[in-house]
Parts: sequence; structure tokens; C-alpha cells
Amino acid sequence: MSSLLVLDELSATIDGAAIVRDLALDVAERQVVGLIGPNGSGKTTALRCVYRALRPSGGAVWIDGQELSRMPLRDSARVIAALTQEGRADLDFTVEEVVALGRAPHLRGNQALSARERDLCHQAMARMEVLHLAGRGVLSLSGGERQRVLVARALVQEPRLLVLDEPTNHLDLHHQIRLLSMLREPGPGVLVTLHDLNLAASACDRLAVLSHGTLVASGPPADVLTEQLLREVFGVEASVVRHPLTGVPQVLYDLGAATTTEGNPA
Ligand SMILES: Nc1ncnc2c1ncn2[C@@H]1O[C@H](COP(=O)(O)OP(=O)(O)OP(=O)(O)O)[C@@H](O)[C@H]1O
Repeated sequence: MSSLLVLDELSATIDGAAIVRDLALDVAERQVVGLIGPNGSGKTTALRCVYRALRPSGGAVWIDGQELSRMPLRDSARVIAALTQEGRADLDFTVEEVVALGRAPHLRGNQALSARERDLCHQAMARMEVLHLAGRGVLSLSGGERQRVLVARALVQEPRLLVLDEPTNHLDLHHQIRLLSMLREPGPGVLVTLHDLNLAASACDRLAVLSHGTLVASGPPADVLTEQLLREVFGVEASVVRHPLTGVPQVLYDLGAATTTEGNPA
């Protein structure tokens, strides 16, 4: 499989502090890669380097054989769509308008959407079950409704790579599962951060684990999600079992057995 995204020894520094160190990670065409790790381990920071909100302090990001920092922003926006945790727009656009904004990197000036593009927006809203909200102002939406609108906007961008930072935030169980099962369908490559390890194991072809800014494990979920890793990296005592239908690893937690990660070496 050819690599769509390559993080080549990527490092990121914020205010002099090394937040991500020498991260090496690939996402192949149509592959779903989950970036997991405890709070503050550097997941969002790594993703910000990919969607160009942060300039790496070392290493490089390659997309489709081109070094990202050498690409015009407009070109990379045609290839990479991101659902971020950054501050949300305060302008009260309608849902329909926000979704249509996803086409911006493909349009010139004030060019109107073509019939195909309008259809694309319609389909994305239907997929994310927000069609009934099309005329509503986004500021009036619930957190989960808004999240689904932003995913629809990312989809209409028709990216080669989807970067999703905690896409299940605010979503109820139905919409979490609907979104993640959609990622399993043939489509763009996906780099996604998730806190729910069971959903991550079900949705992702590969998992990469960050701890204190460093990659500590990567591979198929069955290789990565071990009881030892959960103990050492996440500070939880848990049992890992196979899902009876799909065979993917699933984590069973024991609430009485949380340990601490504070003393773990960086
Ligand atoms: N702008 C900033 N200024 C100072 N520190 C920052 C800044 N952005 C991130 N950090 C720090 O970098 C570390 C990594 O943050 P990051 O958001 O990448 O972690 P994360 O793995 O996504 O965490 P979470 O699971 O909590 O979302 C944290 O300790 C955070 O406090």
C-alpha cells in the first residue's frame, strides 16, 4: 500500500517545551489510523502539524509525496480536511452555508456551487443526519448536532486525507457508531484521535500510541492494545478480550483498579 501521509521524525515545540518528539507514522490510502494516548500526550499537537495550524520544529510532514510546508495552503486544503478542536466560528451561518464552505478550496473567488457540488452537500448532510437542520443557524445547535455539521463540511471537501481530532466528542452512541462505521467504508485515508479505546480498536486498521510526546507502540489494534500497555501508558488495570463477533480487542475496565501514570518516565 502506498503512503498517503508520512510523518517523518516529526517534532513540535510550544513555548520551548518539546510536546511531540521524533514521531514517525504513516497513513496509507484508504487506511484508518488511530492516534491514542493519555491526556496531554501530544495527539492534538501532532494533528495540528498535519492540518497546518502549527509549524513542526523538526522533521517533516509528507502528503502524497510532497512536503507539506512547501505546498501552497490552498493546495493542501484540497487534499486534507480536518475536524479540529480549535475555536469554533462565532458567525451565525446556517448549517447549509457551513457545509458549503467545505467546497471553498475547490472554488475560485465567488464562484457558485455547481449542481454536483450542491448534491454533494446534500448527501453529506444526509449521511451525518443533519438535513433537517439545513436552515438553522449553527450557533443554535446542540454540541453533537454542530459536530455532525462540521464532519459534513469536512466530507464535502472530498479530501484524500481526513484528520479528525476527537470526532466523537458530544456525539450520542448512535452517532458515534454511525460516524466510525462510515470511516470503515472505502474513502479517504483517516488519521483520528479517539479516547474510547474500544471504538478505536473497532474503527482503526492501525493504532499509534503516544506517551509524553513519544510514540511507544504502533500496529494492528490486536498487537497494540495489551493489558501491559494499558497499565503502563494509561495507568489502568483492565482485561483485554476479543469481541465475540468481530474478533477485535475490547477493553474491560475494573473501576477499582486505577493506578497512576504520574511517575512514568517521560
Ligand atoms: N499553546 C500551548 N501552550 C502551552 N502548552 C501547550 C499548548 N498546546 C498544548 N500544550 C501542552 O502540550 C501538551 C500536549 O497537548 P495536546 O493537546 O497535544 O495533548 P493531547 O494528547 O491531545 O491531550 P488530550 O487527550 O487532553 O486532548 C499538554 O501538556 C498541553 O498542556
